[in-house]
Amino acid sequence: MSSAQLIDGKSMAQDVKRELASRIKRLESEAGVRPGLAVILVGDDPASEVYVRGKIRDCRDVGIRSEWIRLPDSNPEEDLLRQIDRLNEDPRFHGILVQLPLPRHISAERVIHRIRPEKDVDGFHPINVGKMVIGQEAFLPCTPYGIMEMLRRSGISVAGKHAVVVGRSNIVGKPVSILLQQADATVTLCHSKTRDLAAHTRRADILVVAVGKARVIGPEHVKPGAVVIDVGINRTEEGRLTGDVDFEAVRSIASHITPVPGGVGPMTRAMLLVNTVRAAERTAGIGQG
Ligand SMILES: Nc1nc(=O)c2c([nH]1)NC[C@@H]1CN(c3ccc(C(=O)N[C@@H](CCC(=O)O)C(=O)O)cc3)C=[N+]21
Ligand SMILES: [Mg+2]
Repeated sequence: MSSAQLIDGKSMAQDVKRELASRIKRLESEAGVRPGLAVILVGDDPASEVYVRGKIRDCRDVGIRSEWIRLPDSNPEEDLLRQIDRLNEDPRFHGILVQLPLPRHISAERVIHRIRPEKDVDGFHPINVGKMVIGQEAFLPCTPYGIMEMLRRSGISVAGKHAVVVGRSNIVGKPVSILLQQADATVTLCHSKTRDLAAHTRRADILVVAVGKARVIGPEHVKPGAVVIDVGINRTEEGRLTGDVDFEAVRSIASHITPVPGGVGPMTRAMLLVNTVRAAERTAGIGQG
């Protein structure tokens, strides 16, 4: 039986990091600027802790200054907003990331609004979302940006293809559907109320799945030769990570497929570094935009 080509996000992320090294050197030599990222974690959720530790390690690997600001779970929203105000004014930090989810007493919306759009390396601020939608230069959200970069680096053309996105979250499904459309795909956006999901997904040349539920996509959902991008990160009962796609069954049908782990996740992290370096370049007047 034939088997899909793996889209290796881990090795692509290493390539992205290598490419950033020269941009970081240029920032230093031409502008005396070292890019900086501040990461705020509220509370002690173990999964968030692991993610933030990974982001800090990524920064160290490529030479980005980073600061990890830990706040207790009970931290008042007003205090978090003041920390953001301080970082907005601190020229050492070109990017600010507030790890989500936040404790229930804190409004993610107010927090995201408070970050200066020029430092919003997550691409979550409405200014950046709006610019993205109308095709202006903006910070792109890291997962959708990473997906587009994985397609490009795999030599997969998007123009004229039928792309089907499953899931309509503000951080993945909605923005990736817009980026695919801007790359000249014909886009169908499916979600929890979609009737006959398989009838839609079976028409996809490029299928992006961002639902957050293991095995929502099986072989019956996939057209032979399709490109399958799995954004899901789910934990099995045995504690293994698994995506939203039944990987073993789908890999014999698809032409390309992303693994979990080692697919979209590492590229999401890499694009955060790209956005941070871009933010620093902008303040230094280097590069396009
Ligand atoms: N403000 C904010 N921005 C985010 O971008 C953000 C966030 N909050 N909250 C949580 C989600 C989740 N997220 C991941 C990124 C990389 C991996 C990743 O690298 N995953 C590895 C596996 C990691 C592991 O072993 O747990 C992989 O798929 O190979 C996972 C999850 C970013 N998020
Ligand atoms: Mg949904």
